[in-house]
Amino acid sequence: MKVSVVIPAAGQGKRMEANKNKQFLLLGGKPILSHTITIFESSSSIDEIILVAQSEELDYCQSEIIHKYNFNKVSKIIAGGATRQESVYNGLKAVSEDADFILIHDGARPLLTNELIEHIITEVEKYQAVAIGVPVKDTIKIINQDKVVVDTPKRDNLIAIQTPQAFRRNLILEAYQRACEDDYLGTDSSSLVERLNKEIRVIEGSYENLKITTPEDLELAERIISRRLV
Ligand SMILES: Nc1ccn([C@@H]2O[C@H](COP(=O)(O)OP(=O)(O)OP(=O)(O)O)[C@@H](O)[C@H]2O)c(=O)n1
Ligand SMILES: C[C@](O)(CO)[C@H](O)COP(=O)(O)O
Repeated sequence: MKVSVVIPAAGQGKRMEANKNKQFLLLGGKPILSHTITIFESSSSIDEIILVAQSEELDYCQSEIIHKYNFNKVSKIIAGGATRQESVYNGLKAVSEDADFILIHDGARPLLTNELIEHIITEVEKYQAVAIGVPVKDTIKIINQDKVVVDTPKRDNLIAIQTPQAFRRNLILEAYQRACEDDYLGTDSSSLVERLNKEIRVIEGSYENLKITTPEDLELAERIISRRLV
């Protein structure tokens, strides 16, 4: 069984308001993206890593991330697109044809654990499409354009979805191709598979598996990393 991972890292990190792509900011003294890749590089269940980066950052990624940290499983660095969805699709098209399963994981989530990788791979072998998520802690409201509440969904049914998300190779390629044909833009990969009327299994993620989006996330990630290092 062959498992590949696509890591989209071609965003701009606007919400981080840093003077560079947030994935190159340091966390525990190393670039955020290097932490993310290390998790998959060290996993005996992952055969191939496809990294997706902005076209003008391909060389930087090659020298300052892949070469510097000696990542051997990164087989390709592919140019991303204007949206996360486009970037992921570019990465998916570069995955080896003999891959059975593909994981998709945000470059901006450097705190994933090996246990979660093992768990999601075991589940995707059984169920074709799996996402990880955590129960939401706040009450979620749906508002209209005037910022007036129109509904309060029952919290028991709400999950905050994270990455990685894992899929059988042909299924996820079909989902991205169909979304592209239909001009559908989703905020995660599993929503594209839902459109094919396929079930997505959700397994328990971790509140520590943060997506580093704003400066407070980076501060929290620093605390988690330093605790893990002791
Ligand atoms: N065109 C894009 C946009 C996002 N991503 C990646 O998708 C992941 C999740 O996106 P997000 O955290 O929103 O990153 P950014 O788009 O960079 O953030 P922002 O919206 O603040 O600019 C990140 O690893 C990001 O690099 C990508 O590969 N290509
Ligand atoms: C895929 C994702 O991380 C799941 O929570 C999230 O939807 C990405 O959203 P973003 O706006 O691209 O950060």
